[in-house]
Amino acid sequence: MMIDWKHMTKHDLGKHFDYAILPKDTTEDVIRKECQKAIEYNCKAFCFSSSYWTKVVAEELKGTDLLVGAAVGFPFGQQTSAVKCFEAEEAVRMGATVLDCCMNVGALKDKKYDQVLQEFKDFKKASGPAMTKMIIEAEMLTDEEIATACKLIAKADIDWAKSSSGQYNGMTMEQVLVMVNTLKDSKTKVKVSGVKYPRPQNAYAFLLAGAELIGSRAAPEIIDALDTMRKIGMIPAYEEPSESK
Ligand SMILES: O=C[C@H](O)COP(=O)(O)O
Repeated sequence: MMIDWKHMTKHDLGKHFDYAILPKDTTEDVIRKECQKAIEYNCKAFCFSSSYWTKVVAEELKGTDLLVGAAVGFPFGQQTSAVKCFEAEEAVRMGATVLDCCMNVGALKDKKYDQVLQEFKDFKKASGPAMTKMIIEAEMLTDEEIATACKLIAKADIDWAKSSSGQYNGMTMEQVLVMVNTLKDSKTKVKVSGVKYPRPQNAYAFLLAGAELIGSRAAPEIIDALDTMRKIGMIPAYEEPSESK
């Protein structure tokens, strides 16, 4: 669905962003501080790299509508399905409300489609009530492989197909368009992550292209920049609703 920029406040815009803090050397103080920033910017989720942080993030986000976003099989996706499912189940038990799982890229490239689909279905089941996302690492795939991965994700009823883990080169606009076009008639939506510089302009272009969610370590800065771009007329400004008489 295209974003209605003219009727969306800066606060609403936050809900098109997941704030992701993924570095290996992240400490509890950082996680707690950045959770507060995600709340301030009204992001959709605060995403972190492993289930280890789930309880801390759930505690910080308590009482808000932000999702607690644990990654699964991050970032390589080459764990066995059983390991990924256990990681998903444990994260949900600890309070995760959205799970971003890494696809086994090699298995898809080996055309083991039944195996890949089964893993998607198992992950969906293991996630229980949590929202689900599957990271395909689009930059490593051909357009045909991107389309195949997206179709399998939709078939497994996973909520979001996500372009990247943010650990590699980042996907192109053409690759995002393959995802959007493949999924245009399905319930599965497109999340773009791993947005490279200039991040605000690139994030804006991906949202225009049909992605509904951007995941980034720079979500607050991007939201601020998009708001500035609106203020100076580079993108449509928010129009106050006219008062009904
Ligand atoms: O899940 C991945 C993150 O959203 C990637 O964000 P990043 O490229 O800004 O680290």
